[in-house]
This record gives sequence, structure tokens and C-alpha cells, in this order.
Amino acid sequence: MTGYYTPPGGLPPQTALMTGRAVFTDAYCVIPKGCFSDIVTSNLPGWKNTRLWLIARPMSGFSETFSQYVMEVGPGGGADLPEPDPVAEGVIFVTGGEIWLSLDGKEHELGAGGYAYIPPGCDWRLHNGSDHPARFHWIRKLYEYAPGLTAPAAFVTSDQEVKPIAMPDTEGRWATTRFADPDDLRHDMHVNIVTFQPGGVIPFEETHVMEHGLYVLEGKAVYKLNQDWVEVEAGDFMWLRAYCPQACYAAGPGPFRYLLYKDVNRHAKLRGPGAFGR
Ligand SMILES: NC(=O)N[C@H](N)C(=O)O
Repeated sequence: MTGYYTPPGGLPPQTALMTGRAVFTDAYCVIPKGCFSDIVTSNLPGWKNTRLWLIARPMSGFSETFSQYVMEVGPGGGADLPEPDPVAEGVIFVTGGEIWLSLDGKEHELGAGGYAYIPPGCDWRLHNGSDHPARFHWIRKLYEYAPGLTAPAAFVTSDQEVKPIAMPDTEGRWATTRFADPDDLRHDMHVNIVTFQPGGVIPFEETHVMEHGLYVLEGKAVYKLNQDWVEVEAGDFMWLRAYCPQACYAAGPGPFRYLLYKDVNRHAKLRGPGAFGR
């Protein structure tokens, strides 16, 4: 772990060359780090001294499940009512600085690598009491209640505390840090960190129902997205629609790591005549 990329802000200089790496297709999208300039930031109601890059949002109303924000909270900034939607759950992953997080009355301080799961309806607040900016990812999803299951409880952990689990037969070259218990079906989204050691690969085209957001925290790789091979590096974001084929080769001298969102553990939504009379 050598640190997590965070956008520096500002504008590229007038002498900058467009590199043409930004791509938006029906199956996937790549937002390279060069796109994180000051002019594409947003603000949010209720958030003080805060700006964000909103890098994923549901758009077609058909199959997209999540939104992802790269947040930058300045000194003294934050929110007492951060989440307006009572059914939204969230994950926070800190990439730089420190945040103060109150979850249902319990207070936590999170630094780089800090991770929090925030269930729907949680009473939470977030502030930056330091004199430098705090940066973190905020991933949001509408929680899908399932018969017999309640929503999970809030928890706080960190990249440093959770041991990555190697994928079978990879000699540890491909491993996943799983922050939520994969056997706990109350969770309908996982936000994990995937780590490849130099030369590590996904050796087949994964093609599955889960939608993905991948934010590259560290290193570089060549990623297969649908029919294209795309070079990616720390700071780049990829959005992959359900069933988008995916594979990769870790190409740099150090580990290649990304924060991975996926929707899990729920039925496919049926549509059309006969689906409970709808
Ligand atoms: N692109 C990925 O890293 N996919 C993961 N192996 C996953 O779906 O868990």
C-alpha cells in the first residue's frame, strides 16, 4: 500500500494535449483522472465547504443501481444531514486527510484507508475538523429489503485492518479485501478492494449480472472492457454495466488496486405480463 490517488483539482494547463482516453459506450464508461478538473465539480445541498466529482449515477432507470462521488471536504466543512434519502445505504472510503463520522450516536475518526458502511435510515453526520482537505469516496445505493432480512448494522473498519483473501490458484497475485461478510445476505452491495501484484491477471472474461464501479486507487493495468482493451492507471474510473465482459493484466512495477462496487444477493427484477399481475 503506497497511498491512494486523489484528484488534485485545478485545470490542465493551456499546453495540455487531449489524450482521448475518456470513453462512454452502452456497455461501459471510462473517466480518466485528467477529467477531474475544477470545472466539472458539483456541490450538494446541506454540505458546507464541500465539492465533489459525481462519477456514476443511475441514468436509464433500467439497470443502473448506484451513484459514486469523489468527495472533497475542506477544513470546517461537512454535513449534519448528509443523506436526504431514507432508503439509501452508503459506503465511505477515505483516500486522504481525516474525517469525523458520527453513526447513530457513535463517533469515529477515519484517516486514509478508513471504511464505513452506513445502512438506510442511519442517523449520521460527517465533518472535517482538521486544517487540510479530507477526500473520500461515497457510494450510494437504494437498499433492497428482502423477506425475513433486516438491513445490516453500521460498521467502521479500514484497508489496514482487513486481510485480503487470495483467489484460488493465483499464488496471491490476485486478492480481494472484503469489508462486508460475503455470507451475510443482508448486504445487497459489496464495496471491496481488488489487488493484483505485478503480472497478476483476471485470466478469463468475467461476464456477470453485477454492475460495477471501479476506481483505480494505485498502479496501472490493461483492462478488457467489452470488446476493447483499455490502459488505466491510478485515478481513473470505470463503470461497467451488467454483463459487460471484463478481464485485466496488471502492468506496472507495483500493485494495481481498485475500489470495486457490485450489487449482490438479490433477485433479478421481473417485468412484463404475469409478474404478480403487474
Ligand atoms: N472486475 C472485477 O474485479 N470483478 C471482480 N472479480 C468481481 O466481480 O468480483
